[in-house]
Amino acid sequence: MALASGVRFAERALLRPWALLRGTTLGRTEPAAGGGGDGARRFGSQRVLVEPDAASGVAVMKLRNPPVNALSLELLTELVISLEKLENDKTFRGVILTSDCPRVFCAGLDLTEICGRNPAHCAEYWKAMQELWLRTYLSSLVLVAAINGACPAGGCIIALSCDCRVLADNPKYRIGLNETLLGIIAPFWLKDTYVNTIGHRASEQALQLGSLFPPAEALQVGLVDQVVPEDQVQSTALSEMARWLAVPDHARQLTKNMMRKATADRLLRQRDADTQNFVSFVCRDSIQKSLQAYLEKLRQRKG
Ligand SMILES: CCCCC/C=C\C/C=C\CC/C=C/CC(=O)SCCNC(=O)CCNC(=O)[C@H](O)C(C)(C)COP(=O)(O)OP(=O)(O)OC[C@H]1O[C@@H](n2cnc3c(N)ncnc32)[C@H](O)[C@@H]1OP(=O)(O)O
Repeated sequence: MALASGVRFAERALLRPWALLRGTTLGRTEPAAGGGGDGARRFGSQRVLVEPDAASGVAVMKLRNPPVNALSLELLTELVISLEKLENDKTFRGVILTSDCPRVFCAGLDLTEICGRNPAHCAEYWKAMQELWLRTYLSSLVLVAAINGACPAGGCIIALSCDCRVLADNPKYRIGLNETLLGIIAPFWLKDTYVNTIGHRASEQALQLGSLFPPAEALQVGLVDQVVPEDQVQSTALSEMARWLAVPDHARQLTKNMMRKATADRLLRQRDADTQNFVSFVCRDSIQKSLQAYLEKLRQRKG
């Protein structure tokens, strides 16, 4: 079996997500609009819509957790399960990840999951976030992010965990890690993912400043691979997918593993400590106050 043993090892080491599943409707299958045969049937869950195309081996996975695709515990869990389902189905070689919510790809962590919550809940939530990152970062599938909206913080991390990023050319669709502006700190594995993508100096600046890059700057710094008019995001993502799928799977997968394993292993080795750090950090009174104030500001800011 050519698939990297490291990938299998990492996959075995990951949490089983089923225990996290609460109140979801995974596994539902329904005909896609206008679709007929098996290849056109879609499945998914309440917050993740999967449109599989068996003929091409590519599925489009849409986040639909309105209004802003905040990464609630349920959304994280459903994303992990949907990805696992596609990985286990050998029909599929690639996934295009995009948003079903207008103007927002993903608003990052759902701040209501860590504001005013007890430490046990924050720990459960953070483990689910780690799980999604590990799954996407090490996925054997080709993942292309079709970024059709704003993409801050955790949204940016999901995009950076993909193999390729196509961003819609709209100045409102900014991408980056803005944690410092909320008074919080990106954990080391978010930082590592950033550094692996745009290099050390650019990360050092962008992380400290909490920079959110508009499309042209995101392209220039290397956060995204293409910037295209909004109505061409999906078609460009499909073209990119074809380019990546032209490479034999085993060679591409082994190379991906070679490039990413050390970064993922760093978290796998200290997952519990990372969770404890997160919980003790976000449960501090001062951090809770900052998060509360930020959420309040978001709620008051309209338009
Ligand atoms: C020393 C020890 C170190 C230890 C370190 C250990 C661990 C590290 C600790 C912490 C790391 C944490 C990592 C965090 C990563 C993150 O993802 S933090 C989240 C950051 N996200 C943001 O800042 C995005 C905020 N949102 C926006 O900027 C905008 O909403 C938008 C995405 C650009 C969309 O704008 P739009 O105008 O369309 O929508 P609104 O702003 O009107 O929002 C609508 C609605 O949604 C609510 N909302 C928005 N974002 C979030 C969110 N992230 N979570 C929850 N809710 C959100 C907003 O409040 C509105 O609500 P309503 O008024 O009730 O309708």
